[in-house]
Amino acid sequence: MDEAVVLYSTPAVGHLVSMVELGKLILSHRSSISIHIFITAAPYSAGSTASYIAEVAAAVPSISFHHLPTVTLPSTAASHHETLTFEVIRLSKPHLRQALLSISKSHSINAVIMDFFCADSLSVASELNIPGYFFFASGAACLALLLYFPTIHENTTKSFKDLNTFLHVPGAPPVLSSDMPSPTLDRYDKAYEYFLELATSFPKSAGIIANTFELLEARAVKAISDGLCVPTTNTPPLYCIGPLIAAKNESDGVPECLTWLDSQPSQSVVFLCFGSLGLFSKEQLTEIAIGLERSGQRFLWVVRNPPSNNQSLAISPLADPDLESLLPDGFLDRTREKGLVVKSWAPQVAVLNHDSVGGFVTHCGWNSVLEAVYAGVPMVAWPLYAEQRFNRLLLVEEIKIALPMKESEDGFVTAVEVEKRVRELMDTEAGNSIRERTITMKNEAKAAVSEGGSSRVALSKLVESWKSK
Ligand SMILES: O=c1ccn([C@@H]2O[C@H](COP(=O)(O)OP(=O)(O)O[C@H]3O[C@H](CO)[C@@H](O)[C@H](O)[C@H]3O)[C@@H](O)[C@H]2O)c(=O)[nH]1
Repeated sequence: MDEAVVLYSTPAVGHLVSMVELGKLILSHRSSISIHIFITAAPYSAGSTASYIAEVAAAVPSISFHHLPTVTLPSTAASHHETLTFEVIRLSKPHLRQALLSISKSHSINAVIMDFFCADSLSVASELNIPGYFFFASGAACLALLLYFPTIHENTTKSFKDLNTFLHVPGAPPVLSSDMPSPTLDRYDKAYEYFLELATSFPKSAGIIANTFELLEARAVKAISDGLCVPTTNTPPLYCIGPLIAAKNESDGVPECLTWLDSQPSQSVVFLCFGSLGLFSKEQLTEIAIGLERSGQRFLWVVRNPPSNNQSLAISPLADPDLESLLPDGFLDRTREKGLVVKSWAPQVAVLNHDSVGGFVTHCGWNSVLEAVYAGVPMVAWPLYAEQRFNRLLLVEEIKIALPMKESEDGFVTAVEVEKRVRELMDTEAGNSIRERTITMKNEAKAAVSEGGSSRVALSKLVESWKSK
């Protein structure tokens, strides 16, 4: 029977894209395998991936996509979008089982590789006797944090948001309890419970595949591999196979922002972009605009509509913003020579790799971080949600490839801070030292994915382990 690998993903773009790249990587190692990507129904709307999926399916015939049927979510409101994702995955278990059975009629399934959100589905793989792996879309230090989470839970009684202390996790820098991933801050929230369950499932898997490379997070990789993060049982093998970087989308012609970048001096432009879900209030957009203008730096800024309910996280379709009414009076005119504002979405990978881009203000989503590293672009870290505050800590304190954006307690960042950090990144010694370090990491990343590099070797080990079955 033909060999197959099933990748089980959530529809969120930050997760799906790296899963697809993982599929391509497996194919580059063994082209006889067919890759089947299962996608759960979307728990909320965060932009469509339909055209992306159609393009991949057309370009890579060995990758096929299977959408699991829609499920009905309970009507109770959730305070974190992650909870909705977990609920959809829980309710999709019978559909997953059915889909696996159907594929196994014509294929021998080597592995089901699950997005970490899908941890609850490990039991379905075990029941069908298929090795279940996890794909961790964030970094190794964050994985260390997750694996150690049950231990922290045992040793504390308060919610992280009320604890006000540093937590010590093997392989990770000491993390202030309030910088823990946002869905875990409240011990009594459903999302906390789901994350705790997820963390307990990880050691039961056949292996963990992480989108990182050893040299970027050497301390965390070692602590996990030495079993320090799971004191109570064995840690499964860890495969650091990254960075997985989304392929550039060439089919839509050259977007305006790339043409604009062509006319800018080398490494002169700071790029501001905040992932697939990052939104700001009108007041915050005003501060960014003032700060950017005062910094005197060239900029390319992706602007979205503010969230309708004034939260920093939108779970709504992304309609194009009316820039004139959203940004300060005359801002677009005054900055016409130096800046470009793009509505809603920019081709980030292509932008970061453009020679004119010299800095990146990011929300610290892990894909964005890896894309910046791979392009050698230093960052200003401005976390918004999920594990991004922890990522800031890691990027600033441990890896030293970013400057921190400092916010007030309610998360607001002033124009003065924006101006200061952007200038510091683009125009000072501190910025230069971050830039040099980022370029070192870029070279290490390229080495890791080349012949004989650590990520290539890890992938071979994983794929070869399926041969001996
Ligand atoms: O205008 C845009 C905005 C985003 N992107 C791309 O969209 C992806 C965004 O991914 P990421 O940077 O990881 O951010 P999120 O979409 O916010 O990712 C979620 O998933 C990540 C992986 O688990 C976590 O690290 C984040 O905190 C979590 O929010 C990247 O590939 C970007 O290149 C664009 O191309 N253009």
